[in-house]
Amino acid sequence: MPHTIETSPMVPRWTPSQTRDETNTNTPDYFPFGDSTAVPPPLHQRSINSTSRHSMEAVAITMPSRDAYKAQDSMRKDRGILLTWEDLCVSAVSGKGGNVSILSGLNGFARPGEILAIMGPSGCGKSTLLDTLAGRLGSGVSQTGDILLNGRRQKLVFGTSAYVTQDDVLMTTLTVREVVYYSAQLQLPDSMSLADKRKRAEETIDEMGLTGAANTRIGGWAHKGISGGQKRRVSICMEILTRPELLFLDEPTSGLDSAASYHVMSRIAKLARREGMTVVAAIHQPSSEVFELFHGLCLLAYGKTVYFGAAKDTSEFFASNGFPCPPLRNPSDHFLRTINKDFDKEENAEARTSNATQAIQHLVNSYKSSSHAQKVLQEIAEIRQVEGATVSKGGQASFLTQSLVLTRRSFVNMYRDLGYYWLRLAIYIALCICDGTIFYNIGHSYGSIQARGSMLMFVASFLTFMAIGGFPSFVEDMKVFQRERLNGHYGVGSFVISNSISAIPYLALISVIPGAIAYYLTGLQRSVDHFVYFALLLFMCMMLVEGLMMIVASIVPDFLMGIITGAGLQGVMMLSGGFFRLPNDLPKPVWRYPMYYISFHKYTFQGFYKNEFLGLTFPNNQAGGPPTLTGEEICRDIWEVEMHNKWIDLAILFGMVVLYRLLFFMIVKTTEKVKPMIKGWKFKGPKESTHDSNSGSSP
Ligand SMILES: Nc1ncnc2c1ncn2[C@@H]1O[C@H](COP(=O)(O)OP(=O)(O)OP(=O)(O)O)[C@@H](O)[C@H]1O
Repeated sequence: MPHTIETSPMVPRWTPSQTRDETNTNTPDYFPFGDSTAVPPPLHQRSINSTSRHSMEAVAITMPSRDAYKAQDSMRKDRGILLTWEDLCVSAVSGKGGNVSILSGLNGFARPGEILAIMGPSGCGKSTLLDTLAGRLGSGVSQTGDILLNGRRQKLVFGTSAYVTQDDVLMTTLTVREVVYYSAQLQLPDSMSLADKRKRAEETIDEMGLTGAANTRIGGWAHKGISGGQKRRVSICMEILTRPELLFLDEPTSGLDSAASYHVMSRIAKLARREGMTVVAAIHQPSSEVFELFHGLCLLAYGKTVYFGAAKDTSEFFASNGFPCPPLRNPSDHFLRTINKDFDKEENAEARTSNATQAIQHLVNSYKSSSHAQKVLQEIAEIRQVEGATVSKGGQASFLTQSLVLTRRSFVNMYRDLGYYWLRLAIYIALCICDGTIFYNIGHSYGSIQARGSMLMFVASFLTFMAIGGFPSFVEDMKVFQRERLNGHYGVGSFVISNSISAIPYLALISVIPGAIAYYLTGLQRSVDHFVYFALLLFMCMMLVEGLMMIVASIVPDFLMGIITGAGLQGVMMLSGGFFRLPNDLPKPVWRYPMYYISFHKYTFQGFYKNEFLGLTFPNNQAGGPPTLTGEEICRDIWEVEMHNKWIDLAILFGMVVLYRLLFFMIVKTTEKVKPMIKGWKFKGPKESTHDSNSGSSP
């Protein structure tokens, strides 16, 4: 290749290039963002204007022919993703109905094997840019402009991109090793052996310096586990397991000390180079060592580009615009300080404010007319011209594997999380002892008819109502699910199946042990088949309430609001279930039709009554009536239940269990599909962004 490189006579004050990575000593300096072991530089980066004041004049390179460029580019096509964005604008709806601009007219690109850092003062739009590029913008925000992958308008699919969010949403009950290993099993394809998946997980744990903490639980509010910085690294571990071609990192070093920050970023840089990964990282305050690892820098101030180009040339850009970095100051600190106007008023009254504002204005204008900005546009045009490979879906574990792994993970989590079932089991036992002793040995007198009804009503309503106790733990599960789902680790179907199956043993335990205490202390029908029906009905109701709470959680993700909503819904169902007001007395509109039939308590009451009363006879104390009352008469005339087979009630409840879970599935799926449509409809701009949202979601 006809590249010749000449060292610039201009020595920048801060020259990070040679120390970019320990494995990178042979990296030629011509590459705009530093090194490139695999990717050849595009044409414009070699057509350097020697009169430029900025760093690109530091090298003089012989231009290869366009054919050579195309040949190099075809090599590049097979290796990773070239991400470009052009004239990218993002705005949000303001309180008064207008639009507030968050990002305006951004251009840029990120290349395989490199790290592009997005920096700027807090609130400048780093996360928004990252979200936009990853196709994850939330509702209430609109975007315009072009985002291309390998010069094409195409969708990000599973296995091609991963996103490490600012928050570390992890399963608190699992150890670091378990979290990463389960994640490896969920994400890596079935064609990879379990041993290889374990090896990949161990390697990744090691890469992130977590070997020492591998057997420590993540921990949450109840148990102190690993530190915040270690959680950060676990989050990164999970997303780099598949070696995605495109990696988005939001504040990857927050919570890490400077040494850990350096090690984490250098491992990511190494991985990026080795695997041809394109890394885009929003970062707050990198140390000078970490800054040296960046190839490109996108410096934002209040939604505008202050600088986009090689990270190592930033100092020179600032210096040439009258803002040289003082000696002994970390350059990134200097850049951020120069363009932060948030605290100026407090710091130095009026004069300083106008200085910072002017500095930003000056730098933004200077950048716009600089060769850096021209080069970015040129680069984008080149990439557009030579359309690269289409992004294809990476291999992924099958639906069955995912369901099995998730079931195992969920089962372990439920076992270790005291609040999920164990606390409930204890409370249920206590309640059933209370229930059983209050109604102890109820007998077969006339008065026992009402007492039986009340006891069964308590079991059917309050014990099932208590199933909302596991809601906070479920909301935590949902957060993990939402994060993993957004990253396309698995589908909604696997989550629903795994959550349902893993809950069965615990709910069975809760139905049988406390149920037996209440049942036998009260002295209900002694035969085993009657008790089995009783326990099955209780179990089905708990499954049903859990399903109901899943639906609530998908709509109201806050656990306090969710508990209130769930309790309210159950209260309405209880009221219309036919006990507090007998079915024939229920007002016909709404309460009898349809609420009575929607309320699962109807079927529970009916099943319990038929199971208990049928086959028994009671003396009749009522004057003028027959001397005895049969169970059938009691069910039909006193409780006004429908006299079909009791197993039909159980079957209807089972159908409702399935229906509720299907509803949850459909709500999540519909939300995923409808949200972007509503967004598109709400913000019909002149030139909508062409990048697909919902990037990571698997089909
Ligand atoms: N959905 C939204 N509605 C209204 N304003 C929003 C929305 N999303 C972001 N913003 C605003 O856009 C600006 C940029 O937010 P963003 O989170 O991207 O900043 P950031 O640079 O990542 O900040 P930090 O470094 O503190 O995380 C902020 O002022 C924020 O309030």
